[in-house]
Amino acid sequence: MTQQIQWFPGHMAKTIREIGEQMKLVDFSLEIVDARAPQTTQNPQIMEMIAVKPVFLVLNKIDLADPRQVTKFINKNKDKFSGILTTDAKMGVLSKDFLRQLKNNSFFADLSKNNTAANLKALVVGTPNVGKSTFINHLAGKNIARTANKPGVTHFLYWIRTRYNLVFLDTPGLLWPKFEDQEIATKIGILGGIKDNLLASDDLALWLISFLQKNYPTAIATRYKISHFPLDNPIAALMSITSQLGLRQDFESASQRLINDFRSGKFGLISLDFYGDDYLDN
Ligand SMILES: Nc1nc2c(ncn2[C@@H]2O[C@H](COP(=O)(O)OP(=O)(O)OP(=O)(O)O)[C@@H](O)[C@H]2O)c(=O)[nH]1
Repeated sequence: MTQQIQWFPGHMAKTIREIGEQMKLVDFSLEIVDARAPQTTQNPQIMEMIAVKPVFLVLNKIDLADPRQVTKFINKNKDKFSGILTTDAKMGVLSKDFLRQLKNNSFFADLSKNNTAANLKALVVGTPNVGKSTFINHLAGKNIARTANKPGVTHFLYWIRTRYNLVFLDTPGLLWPKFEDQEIATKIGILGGIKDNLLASDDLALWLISFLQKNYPTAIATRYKISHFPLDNPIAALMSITSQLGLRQDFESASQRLINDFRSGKFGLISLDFYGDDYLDN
């Protein structure tokens, strides 16, 4: 890995301060993460601040994640949160299923026993591009929050009333001031959580090739119909892909294509936080 990745623009620092001020107003928090990397896309800095109220972890983009890795993650982490929920915010299946998962949780059962006021306020946080706005729009039943296929679109905090007696405080996607571990930055970059112009796409592509070859060994060969694929040499693999795509020596375009194919699920259901491929949950 040659390039050091950092992205912490001023609006993120400001958002962290504002979240601290708003915590007294909310009943609970939803931290939205990308189900393909639910550990990596948790913000280590924000947890301390929001843990003063119940925190639900929402694994969004479940339609793109490897179900076995999702199950393993949930089993390993279920005691760390008030609840772990899964959603596919892009499809219309979200609302009812999400509310069922939420209402089944003991936090909400206790609230209804105590006849707590109908409107509950929730802070919605997450790293950029995990689908916060798409998620909120679904529950609101209209396109209020701005969505885009690129990170850093929402810049302000604002309240949004949904159809279900839930009021959400939407927040800009948040990263943290320094990535101590560049592998975390690389995964977030591949998932679309960092502006593409700050990333070296060939670095990301080489990491992705190594990762896929190790953990999903048939994914690349199947997608690009390459029969003799260099298994243990990512640079040779990138050259094969470039040539197979008819891109001559244009490794940059081939890298971008590979990353976009991953982002849109063209390699199948793949998780970047990988806990082994055995069937046992350990
Ligand atoms: N496949 C899939 N795509 C999703 C899902 N949820 C959101 N997306 C897509 O992910 C992209 C980012 O969604 P946004 O809702 O804008 O993400 P955000 O977290 O609000 O982004 P920021 O404003 O950068 O913080 C968009 O292209 C959405 O269509 C999902 O559950 N599945």
